[in-house]
Amino acid sequence: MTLENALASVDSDVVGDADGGVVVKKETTPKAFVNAKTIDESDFEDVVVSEPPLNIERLKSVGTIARSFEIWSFVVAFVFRRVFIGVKWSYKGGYTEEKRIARLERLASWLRKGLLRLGPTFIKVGQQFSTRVDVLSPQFIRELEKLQDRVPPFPTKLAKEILDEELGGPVESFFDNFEDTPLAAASLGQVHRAQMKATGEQVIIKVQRPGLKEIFDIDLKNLRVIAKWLQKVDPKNDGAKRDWVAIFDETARVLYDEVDYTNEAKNAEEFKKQFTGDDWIKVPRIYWEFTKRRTLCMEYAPATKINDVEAIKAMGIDPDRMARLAVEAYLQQVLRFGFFHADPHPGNVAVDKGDPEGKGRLVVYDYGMMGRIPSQTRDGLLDLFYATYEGQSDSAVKALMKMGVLVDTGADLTAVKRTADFFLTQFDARINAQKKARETNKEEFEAEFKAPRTKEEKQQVRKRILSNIGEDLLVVSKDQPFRFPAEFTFVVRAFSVLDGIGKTLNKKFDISEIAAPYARNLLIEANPNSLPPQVVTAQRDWLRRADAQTKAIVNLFKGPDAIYDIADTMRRIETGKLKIRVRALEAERALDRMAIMQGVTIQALLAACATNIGVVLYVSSLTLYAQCAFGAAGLLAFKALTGQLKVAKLLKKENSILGA
Ligand SMILES: Nc1ncnc2c1ncn2[C@@H]1O[C@H](COP(=O)(O)OP(=O)(O)OP(=O)(O)O)[C@@H](O)[C@H]1O
Repeated sequence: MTLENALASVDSDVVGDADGGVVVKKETTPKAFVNAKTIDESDFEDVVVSEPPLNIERLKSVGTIARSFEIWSFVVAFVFRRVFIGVKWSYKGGYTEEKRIARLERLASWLRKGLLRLGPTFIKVGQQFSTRVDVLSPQFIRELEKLQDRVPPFPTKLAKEILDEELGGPVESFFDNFEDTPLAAASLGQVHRAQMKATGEQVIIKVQRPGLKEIFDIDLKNLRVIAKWLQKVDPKNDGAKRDWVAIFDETARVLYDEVDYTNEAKNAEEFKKQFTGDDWIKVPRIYWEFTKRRTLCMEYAPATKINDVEAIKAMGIDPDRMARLAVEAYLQQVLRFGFFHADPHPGNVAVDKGDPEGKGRLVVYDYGMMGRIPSQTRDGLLDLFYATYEGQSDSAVKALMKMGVLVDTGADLTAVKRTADFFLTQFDARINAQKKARETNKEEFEAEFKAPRTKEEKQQVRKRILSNIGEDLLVVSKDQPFRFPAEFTFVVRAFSVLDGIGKTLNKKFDISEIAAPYARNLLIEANPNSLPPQVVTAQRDWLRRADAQTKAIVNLFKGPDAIYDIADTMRRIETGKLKIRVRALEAERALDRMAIMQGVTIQALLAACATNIGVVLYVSSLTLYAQCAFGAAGLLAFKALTGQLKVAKLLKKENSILGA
């Protein structure tokens, strides 16, 4: 396969199966799988699928080198296309922002199709990256979120062979009625239904695709090299924001965890334990005697997918209640236990009537990908919820530090606090507007703070933000005190998925309405000495209503304290214990630009010298040395040019922010 062929095949909608056996069909959203039925061809009608997904047989036939070539040619093509997006002259009829976004969207869709074609490792990596809002732009996130890995099953004969090997005997000696047609098939494995011989209980058996670990080994070796390379070349990599090697390590860890089903079984049991006594959530039981590295045996728990509103209503279950339960279950996982399902998409959350009252309960599947939040981070998250609720920017900043989101890099925290203050005020105003809109049924309040949709609305919002805190944003973006812990990416994604599920079940569903009181209750539970929120709220409302007279009285009592504070500050200045640092932001930025320009000047000078030397060597017939000198001159000139562009970019950014 030539490089051109390799690249061309990745880009097309329909690809022949000449050497890879890849068939890509027209894409739309896959149909929801309902547990009661088994999968058939029609389930894949509209889905982009890679058929057969890469298995060890195919890998053996393609060979490790060819596989590495396949991966690298895809990566090079991607990088090339990505770089071209920023090249303005490459746009037919002139560059516009719309055209750039459209090109970005096309590239994102191309990337998703390519990942599907490259098989399980890349599908899973893509799925993980779909949560990395800190790394990828929204266009890529949206495309990668669509990475459903509903792919055709592999032959049941192979599944049975794997089971025989893992269980140490033929399947028939352990199970009756082993169903040849799987209930579901995904990129890592497929699910069969059977009956346990010993007890007659119905179970599901998940069998891993053959050769998965071997494929991971080869693919991840390549991905590690790619990560190291990205670490060097990514211009935005500042060692904290995009640590590609750390991202790779985390991705590889999750993948290897998933490839051992005993981990999934352990996760399921831990998850079940944290909901002990709750009859509104069901976690299927694990049968350890049939659970090994490549097989997982679980109690069969049929249920209806949570996004199938009609079926849920037909069962006599209130869909709104189920949406609330789903959010509540998630909040408990994140805020109380710190151990949560990292992939709560509608395929993994279902509903049945197995609860004592028959009002409906949640059934959760697939414990392959779980997240953990350390208790310190969890406390910080609770504090943040509370600070947001109370509109206190100081506490919000402290909470962010506790969570490890705000790192002490010696950065100017005043700018961070002012930024937090601005957003909290906006948030408060928005919540109030929404509340009024709900109470009065008037759209006008909502219109005032509704999420911007059109380009003009977005520009207006941008202008409002920049005119208020433009300078602070510049400081924050320069100091870069924020870090986005990997575990949060899953939490953010999960909440957005849950919000989507909720809105499918009830159009007026509002996740924040459920989350706020719940988080408050958890806070009191975690910190029993804190005041009950009703008291705090009443106190706050009282203060807000307090008239001038009351305030004057309060100030009278506060007065002596304030005078003491001023005197203390004066004393510390006099004794030299207090230093005042003044930041001249304009000057700081100018210095930054000058530092770059100095580099540019030196590089340009060296480039000129190298060119001179090259010319002298050339006329002296020392061609090889001359070529080296010209090469060095070219390189230096290129560096000088990029430095110059960087300065221009910096200036443009400042002007766009400060001029707003
Ligand atoms: N205990 C169970 N009882 C009934 N059906 C189940 C059970 N476990 C899984 N299923 C069905 O099989 C489907 C796939 O299961 P699961 O998500 O665990 O597989 P997977 O291979 O890990 O998928 P993915 O790669 O998408 O995570 C579920 O959506 C559900 O319909």
